[in-house]
Amino acid sequence: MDITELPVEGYERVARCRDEATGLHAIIAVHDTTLGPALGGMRMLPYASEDEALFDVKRLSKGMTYKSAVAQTGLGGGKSVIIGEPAELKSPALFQAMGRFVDSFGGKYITAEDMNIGIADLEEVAKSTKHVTGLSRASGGSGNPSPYTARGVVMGMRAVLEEAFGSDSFDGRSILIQGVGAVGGTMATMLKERGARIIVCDLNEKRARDLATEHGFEVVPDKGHHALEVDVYAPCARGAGVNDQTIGELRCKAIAGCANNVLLEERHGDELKKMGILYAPDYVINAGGIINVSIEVGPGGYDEPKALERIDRIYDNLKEVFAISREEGISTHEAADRLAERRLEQARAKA
Ligand SMILES: NC(=O)c1ccc[n+]([C@@H]2O[C@H](COP(=O)([O-])OP(=O)(O)OC[C@H]3O[C@@H](n4cnc5c(N)ncnc54)[C@H](O)[C@@H]3O)[C@@H](O)[C@H]2O)c1
Repeated sequence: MDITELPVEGYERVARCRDEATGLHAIIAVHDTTLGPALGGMRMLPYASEDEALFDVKRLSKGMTYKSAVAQTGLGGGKSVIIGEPAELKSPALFQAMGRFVDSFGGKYITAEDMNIGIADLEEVAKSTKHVTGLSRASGGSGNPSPYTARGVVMGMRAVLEEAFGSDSFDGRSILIQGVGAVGGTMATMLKERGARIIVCDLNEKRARDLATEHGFEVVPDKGHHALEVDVYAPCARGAGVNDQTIGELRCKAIAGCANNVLLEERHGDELKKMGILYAPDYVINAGGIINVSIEVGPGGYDEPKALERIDRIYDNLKEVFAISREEGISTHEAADRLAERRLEQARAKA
């Protein structure tokens, strides 16, 4: 196994691993550990080049620093990428080698599931390092993060309703959920129970229709869904839903969902502010999963009631973001970054 340092300004440690025996070609980026060990998922993709993989892992690890800083998980930011086609390259030996690479960070990087990585892969990683989270409950992990992410978004939506409508009551509020998968589907039933009017759409039309029939939701076609007049639009499928093509057609008062990278570009967040649409920054409102995992690595190990209490603080984090946005006249996504940077500066000043 050949591990090479790739010095990158502004990052604590970035390294590449090549292992001829298993075909492993991976990069781990630790962006910042001011607030604690760097936790972030491992993804596997057939990147066109190492440069492309490096760009992705840098961007994602920095994102984790900000996400954890706002969520107050006591963790820093990191991420890892394995370069290659999952169907061709995956093997137990490859993931065991990846575990040795993770272990070479001596606990400064803690890994978890991400794109194209499943629990079975992580179980192999765990054979060579203890710095793995998100394993099944049976293996001492915190299990599937989706229900916790859903709960966090619902809690965050309370702050959104207060800011946009002056009351956190869901009663009669129309909420459009795009993507009723693991997170969006759970959110839909939770919000309905709280009295909201739920409208759903999904690329998988049958799934949307079946859920709607079962729970009394309304269904709309996925195509053009963003132009529906609703109180809250909750993107819970893919990212980049707010872009040049959709933004002028939005008829919602607020955007708050679990999808990552909702804004195609930062300027779309500024545009939303000008349009009077309140945006709950994605990494603030969808932090339930990382908060849940942070309890797993914290003192005493996983404790669900403690995790739920921490997840519910997403409400307070969003209130803080909205206050900064109002007081400083900046968009909410910029306010979230400012909140993260302040928390990092405060921790550095104390150190
Ligand atoms: N699972 C988590 O804990 C978690 C945490 C943070 C962020 N997220 C993000 O939330 C989003 C949803 O995650 P999930 O775990 O529910 O995924 P999922 O795969 O279970 O569900 C996604 C749903 O969206 C639908 N979909 C996919 N592409 C679509 C499109 N272009 N148009 C309409 N519908 C589409 C799918 O059919 C599916 O029903 C993702 O962006 C994910 O990165 C998830």
